[in-house]
Amino acid sequence: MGKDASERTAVGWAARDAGGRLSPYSYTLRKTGPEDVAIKVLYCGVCHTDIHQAKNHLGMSKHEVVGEVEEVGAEVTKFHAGDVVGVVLIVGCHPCKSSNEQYCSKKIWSYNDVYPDGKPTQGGFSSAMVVDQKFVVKIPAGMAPEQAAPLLCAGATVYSPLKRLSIAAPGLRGGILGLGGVGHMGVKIAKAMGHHVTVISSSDRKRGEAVGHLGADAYLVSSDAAAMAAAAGTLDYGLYTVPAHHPLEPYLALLRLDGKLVVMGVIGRPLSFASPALMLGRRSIAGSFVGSVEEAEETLAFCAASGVTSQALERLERNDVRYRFVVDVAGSNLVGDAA
Ligand SMILES: NC(=O)C1=CN([C@@H]2O[C@H](COP(=O)(O)OP(=O)(O)OC[C@H]3O[C@@H](n4cnc5c(N)ncnc54)[C@H](OP(=O)(O)O)[C@@H]3O)[C@@H](O)[C@H]2O)C=CC1
Ligand SMILES: O=C/C=C/c1ccc(O)c(O)c1
Repeated sequence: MGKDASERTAVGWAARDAGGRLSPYSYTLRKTGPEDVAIKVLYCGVCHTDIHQAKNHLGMSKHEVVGEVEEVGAEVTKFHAGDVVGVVLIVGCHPCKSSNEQYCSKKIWSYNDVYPDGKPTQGGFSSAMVVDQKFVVKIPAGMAPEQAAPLLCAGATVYSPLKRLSIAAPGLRGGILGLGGVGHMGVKIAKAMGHHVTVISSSDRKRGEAVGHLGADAYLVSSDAAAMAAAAGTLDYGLYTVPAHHPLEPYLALLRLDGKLVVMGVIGRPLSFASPALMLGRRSIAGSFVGSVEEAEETLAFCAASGVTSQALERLERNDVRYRFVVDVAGSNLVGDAA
């Protein structure tokens, strides 16, 4: 039987075993339904979560996708062929009407999940995607698409808790624990909100970059007990972006009365702290998970208005990536028949 006119083939990169090695993989996309947007993927950011996924750390690959609209369904009004758009992590939620779709029990992940029609979701390391219009965001005019990809995940991941947990007001003092892809966006966005920002890193290697380049106000090495003690009780919040287990007491001790530690790293074993570290400062530990579509749009608008960019592009050009790899999908040889 011949292929339906609206049925497209995509080529993606897939990890087929827990070794995490990626190899090309061809598959058929679902047909572009009335509410769908068919996207030719241009760029896809690489997050530490992709390592967790590819190596099966969590037993369960990728989002942070920017592409060009190739076709829209009959009921799509917000997007047109040629628009540059982004896709965040969640690509469906039935019949949820909330704007917190990332927390909905019926959410559909952009990878390793299944649409209601039984088709699998295959992520964004791919030549093309078909996504419901509700889960597609417009990239602001003038923003380079390769810059936008990390803002959709790493950017929204820090923007969302700062706003939702009431730690966005100018003048606050914040700590960024772990200076990787998410952490570097934390420094830039918190600085753009007018915060005093301290980077707490596992080594001294990134000091020059953090303070000189990203604009952090202070830099602590977490193993330097004297410097950590001198900074005790100074922070309104800390964003824990470390993908590994560290005891939390040294970080909790940095917080002021009512300070908040927001856990964002994906760590597959229990985190630990002794309760006085929390109680004695009326501190709290919260979790936060990516950003909703609405928050991703807000993050893009905030970054465009305040001149915040991600750090991938300029480093990619120097062949020396820190802090976000962005795969030039359209420029690679991943070619499906979506064009
Ligand atoms: N909650 C959410 O919604 C999201 C969660 N994540 C998760 O956040 C975590 C960070 O992601 P991302 O920023 O992409 O990761 P990166 O690998 O880019 O950065 C992590 C940073 O953590 C620090 N670190 C400290 N100890 C370790 C260790 N043992 N191994 C590795 N890094 C260490 C390092 O910074 P330094 O050198 O400064 O110590 C490192 O650069 C991951 O677990 C990811 O899955 C990602 C996106 C969204
Ligand atoms: O169990 C958890 C998975 C978390 C997760 C966090 C961030 C992200 O980008 C993911 O794709 C998964």
